[in-house]
Amino acid sequence: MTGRQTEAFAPAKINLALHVTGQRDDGYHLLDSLVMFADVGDTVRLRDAPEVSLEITGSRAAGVPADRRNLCWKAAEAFGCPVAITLDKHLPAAAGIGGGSSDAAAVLRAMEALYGRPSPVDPLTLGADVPVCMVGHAARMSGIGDHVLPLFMAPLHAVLVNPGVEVSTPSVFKALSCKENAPMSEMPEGGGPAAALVWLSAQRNDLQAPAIALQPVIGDVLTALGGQTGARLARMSGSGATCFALFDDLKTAKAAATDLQKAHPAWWVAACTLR
Ligand SMILES: C[C@](O)(CO)[C@H](O)COP(=O)(O)OP(=O)(O)OC[C@H]1O[C@@H](n2ccc(N)nc2=O)[C@H](O)[C@@H]1O
Ligand SMILES: Nc1ncnc2c1ncn2[C@@H]1O[C@H](COP(=O)(O)OP(=O)(O)OP(=O)(O)O)[C@@H](O)[C@H]1O
Repeated sequence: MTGRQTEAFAPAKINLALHVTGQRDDGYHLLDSLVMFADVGDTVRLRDAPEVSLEITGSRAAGVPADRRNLCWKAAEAFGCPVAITLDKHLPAAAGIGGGSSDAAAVLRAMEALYGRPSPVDPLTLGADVPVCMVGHAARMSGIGDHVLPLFMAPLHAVLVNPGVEVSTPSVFKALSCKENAPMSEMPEGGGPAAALVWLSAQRNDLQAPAIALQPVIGDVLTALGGQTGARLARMSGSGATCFALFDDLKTAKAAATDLQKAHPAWWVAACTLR
């Protein structure tokens, strides 16, 4: 053991729009999604060790598997070097914000830094959200998650809310009645946040209705978010249950987050900036 160590941030992944455009023969769905990343997330710390190990700390550690089932562990094994991992978990799990996927991408990035060589891992083998999480900033994701086009986008301010119900991604895809929907419309070039908001309002998350059918509390979250002063758009991320609302500035987002947390002490609420 040489004692080398490093850490990486694993930001929450937010699907600002998520269109399901088809289904492959193997059951995987074709997607067209605008993804951005928040400045709230988990942190992974890695150090050289004789074998892979994982310790989970943090406010959301409870219930997250600390063994081979964890995507951090899978990422380290796939990279092929033994490391001791500490995952400082702050994002709710099974929440549509890519917790495990972003953690896995952070482990791969940290291992690249630790060993000074590019990751040999095809991120898609760890999950459909891992390729976009390797980019870690605004991107358009298509295919089943394997095509990722990095974008330059102005930062957006948001409040994230999770009502504390876990949602299984396969069950939401299964509950989706129409699998062939229109892709996103052409994105504006330039125009900043104002143009992005107008465009986003005309897009959708096709998984939102089936997720609400499975967990009606998601509808309550969207109503609460949409009713906040200054909320420009409220929508669900990924397969849920986390929803977001967009605001013109961080101050207004923070005020909304304070209000929501007071009204719903059991909900996970975070004001953030998306990039
Ligand atoms: C819903 C999204 O979060 C949107 O970003 C992702 O598409 C899901 O990404 P993920 O959780 O990393 O997904 P995976 O762990 O690869 O797959 C979980 C399950 O979701 C379904 N799945 C996932 C991705 C995809 N393009 N089509 C699917 O049908 C499949 O049933 C799969 O067995
Ligand atoms: N590092 C991890 N953090 C959280 N959950 C993990 C992790 N590794 C494996 N898991 C398992 O994966 C399941 C899904 O959790 P995750 O937070 O990745 O949510 P998700 O909703 O599938 O994310 P996505 O937005 O990619 O669909 C959890 O229930 C948990 O058992």
